Amino acid sequence: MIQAINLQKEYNGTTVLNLPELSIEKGEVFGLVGNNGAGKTTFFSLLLDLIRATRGKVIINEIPVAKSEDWKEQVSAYIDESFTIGYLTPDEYFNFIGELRNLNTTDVKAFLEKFADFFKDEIVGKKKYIRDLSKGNQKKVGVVGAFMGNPEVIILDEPFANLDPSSQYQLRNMIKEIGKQKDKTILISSHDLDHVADVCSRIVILEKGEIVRDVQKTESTLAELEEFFTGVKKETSFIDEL
Ligand SMILES: Nc1ncnc2c1ncn2[C@@H]1O[C@H](COP(=O)(O)OP(=O)(O)OP(=O)(O)O)[C@@H](O)[C@H]1O
Repeated sequence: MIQAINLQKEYNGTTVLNLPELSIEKGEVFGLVGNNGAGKTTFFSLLLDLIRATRGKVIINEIPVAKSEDWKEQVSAYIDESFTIGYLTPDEYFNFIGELRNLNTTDVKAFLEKFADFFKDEIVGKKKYIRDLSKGNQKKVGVVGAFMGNPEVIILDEPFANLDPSSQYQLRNMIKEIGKQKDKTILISSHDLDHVADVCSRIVILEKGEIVRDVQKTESTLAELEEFFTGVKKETSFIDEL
């Protein structure tokens, strides 16, 4: 379980995240949606101890993240801003992550073979540095790296951004597949309600650092969220009337 308790982050005296109490249970596929600057990356960065909270704390499986490193074995993440392993090729990167996750090179190879369609022959076995790949391919490397070694908690910041539609579709299916395992917890941030609605069991909307909606996914909650985001109430469509 992941808990944020009275978690606040300020920059220059301005509060950008304020979560009095948030718990994410094991088995949840948790979608975090919000406009630019809402605080999504800040929240994930606090969870991963990449930045320090102004107040409050994060606890992952009973371990306070700012006080111990033991939670790191259970958690894997892709965060755009901190994905700076530019001077490695994808193969070097995957082997590096494999070592951290106690996989040997044969395990890593077998794992990567499962992603052949997703990589479309553009990533594995190539001599290009990650920094020289297209944005979408960089994202694929980062996201697949986060899946390596069967972590219990997977945190993905904007995993769908920059991917082409077929890759988005494939990634949705991968997340759904992993999300079926009851011992996994997956956290995803996105601007795109469609992706989040497709893969997540719970959806939270963040606005100016505060939670303004927190719902389990059902047909009616999806309509409500769509209305919240677009400001448009879903009427019977022209097509429905034909
Ligand atoms: N290092 C920093 N210094 C000052 N302000 C910051 C810093 N990092 C983030 N912020 C501010 O915190 C707020 C939340 O930013 P954050 O990146 O978490 O939003 P986000 O929801 O991930 O946005 P986006 O969808 O645009 O990626 C924004 O107002 C941002 O300007």
